[in-house]
Amino acid sequence: MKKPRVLVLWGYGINCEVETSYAFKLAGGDPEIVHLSEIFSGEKNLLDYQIICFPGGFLDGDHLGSAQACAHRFKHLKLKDGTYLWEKLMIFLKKGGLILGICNGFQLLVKMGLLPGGKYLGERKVTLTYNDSGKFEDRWVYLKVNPQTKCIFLEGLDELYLPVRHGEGKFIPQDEKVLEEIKSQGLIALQYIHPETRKPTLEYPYNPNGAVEAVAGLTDPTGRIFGLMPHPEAFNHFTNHPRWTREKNLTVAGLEIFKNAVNWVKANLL
Ligand SMILES: NC(=O)CC[C@H](N)C(=O)O
Repeated sequence: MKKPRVLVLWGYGINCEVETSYAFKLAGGDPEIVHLSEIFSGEKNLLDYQIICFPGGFLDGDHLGSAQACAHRFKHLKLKDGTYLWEKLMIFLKKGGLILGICNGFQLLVKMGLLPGGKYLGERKVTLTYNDSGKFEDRWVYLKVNPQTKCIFLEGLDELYLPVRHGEGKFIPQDEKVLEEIKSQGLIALQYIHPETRKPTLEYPYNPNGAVEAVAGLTDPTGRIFGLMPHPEAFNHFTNHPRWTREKNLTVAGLEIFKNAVNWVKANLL
C-alpha cells in the first residue's frame, strides 16, 4: 500500500524535525526532512507531497517576532521558474493536501495568513505573541478538542495532555469581529482547560500564555490546515508522559494526531 508523502521542513532554526518525522513514520507515513533552502531554490517541490509539516523551533532566532521573517519568504519569494512560492502553496491546497504547523510552525501559519484561512486566506487576522508571564513556558497542559471542529487531525479525539515550550504562544485576534467569526465557524480547534473543571481556562499556568478564549490550536474552514502551540510529536511513546510509571493504560495522545492525518490521506488522496 502506498504511504502518504510528508514534507517535514527544517533549517534556519527549526529544531523539532527529527522527532516530528519519527512521529509521522510511526503513524504510517513516508516523511522526508527537507531543508527550507531546497524549497526556496526550487530543488524540492511542495507539490510532490500530500502533507506539509512546519515543525517547532526558533526560525531566524525569533527575530522580528517568532516566524515573522520566514512568513515573508513564503509570501513573497519568487522561484527560479518564475512562479511564487505562495502560488505553489495555493495549488497544494487546491489539490487537497494537509498542512500541520506545530508551535513555531503554528506561528508561521498565522503570520503568513494560512490560518484562520477561508475568506481571510493570506491575511493576518490573528497572532501569537509574548506569553503573559513574560517568560518561556515549558510544561505539560490539559487540552480539549472542540466537538464541533472539522479539523481532520483531531477526528475522534476529546481531551489531550501534551507539552508546551514557547515564549510567544498567546493567541490574540485582530478584533471582536474576527474572534466571533472564528468562533462561529468552529475554527477554534483546541483549548487549554483546567484539570479539575475540564473547562477552557484563562488561569495560569493551565493556560500557559494568557491566550484569548484559551485558544491552543486553530483550523481553517476546510479542516485541512491545523496549527497548535503544544507539541504532539513529543508524546510519541507512553514513556514520554511525565507520570508513565504511575499511570496505567496511557493513550499516546500525540501520535493520534499524526495517525489521523496519514489515514485521511490514505483514504482520500492515494
Ligand atoms: N518550541 C517552539 O517551537 C518555540 C517557538 C518560538 N520560538 C517561541 O518561543 O515562541
